[in-house]
Amino acid sequence: MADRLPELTAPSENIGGEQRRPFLNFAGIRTATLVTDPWTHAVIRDTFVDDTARDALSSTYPTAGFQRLSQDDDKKQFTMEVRNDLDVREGDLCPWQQFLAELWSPDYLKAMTELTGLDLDGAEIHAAFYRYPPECWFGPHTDDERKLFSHIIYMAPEWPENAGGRLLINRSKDMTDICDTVIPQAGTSVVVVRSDTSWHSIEPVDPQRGLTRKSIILHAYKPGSNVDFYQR
Ligand SMILES: O=C(O)CCC(=O)C(=O)O
Ligand SMILES: [Fe+2]
Repeated sequence: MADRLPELTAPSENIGGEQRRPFLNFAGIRTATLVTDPWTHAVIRDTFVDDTARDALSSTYPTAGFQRLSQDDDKKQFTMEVRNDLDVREGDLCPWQQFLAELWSPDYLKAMTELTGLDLDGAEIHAAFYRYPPECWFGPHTDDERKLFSHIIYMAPEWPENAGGRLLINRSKDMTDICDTVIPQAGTSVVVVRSDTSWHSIEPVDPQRGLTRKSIILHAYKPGSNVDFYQR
């Protein structure tokens, strides 16, 4: 596992003798439907245990520390904003450290193995926050070859269907060759199992509405990938 994670509280730790409730709906993740057409992915509609857990995270999503990134070459075309620093402590009751500890737990990897069938032993795990303000987008791509899966967890409290920014599950490199679309709204998450055919893209966020698309993505790489993730 990555060694650059800030100090985290273990998910099942007793705080003041009280067992904290989890954020992630592990049972829902384990038993989500794995779709194999046109390539292997899962859309999880009940990512969090309940609306309170979902809202606690979406309302405290980081508002600063993002860096704008753009790429436009043969491999990838995108404009987005990323924050690799996971040390979120905005406010006294900030729930993010507990949630991140859940994502870094053996229970989480077990759930992902059950869902995907992937052997995640020794997988290299990284995570970051991604923000797509108006006009940001991500053209069709299949993800880094070293990647096993990405778990994209949406964090915008509300997202109208026609606000752009939907994740497109593409059948090919052609962005208009769409098999399915996912609205990037908090509560929903998507697991992309990387393959040479796992084409997906994000449609441009509608500039008229002034909404920003928000997510945290957990990236699992093959053991020994040594991804220089934090240098971006
Ligand atoms: O945010 C999403 O829906 C997908 C993001 C993505 O494909 C990526 O970061 O590689
Ligand atoms: Fe991707």
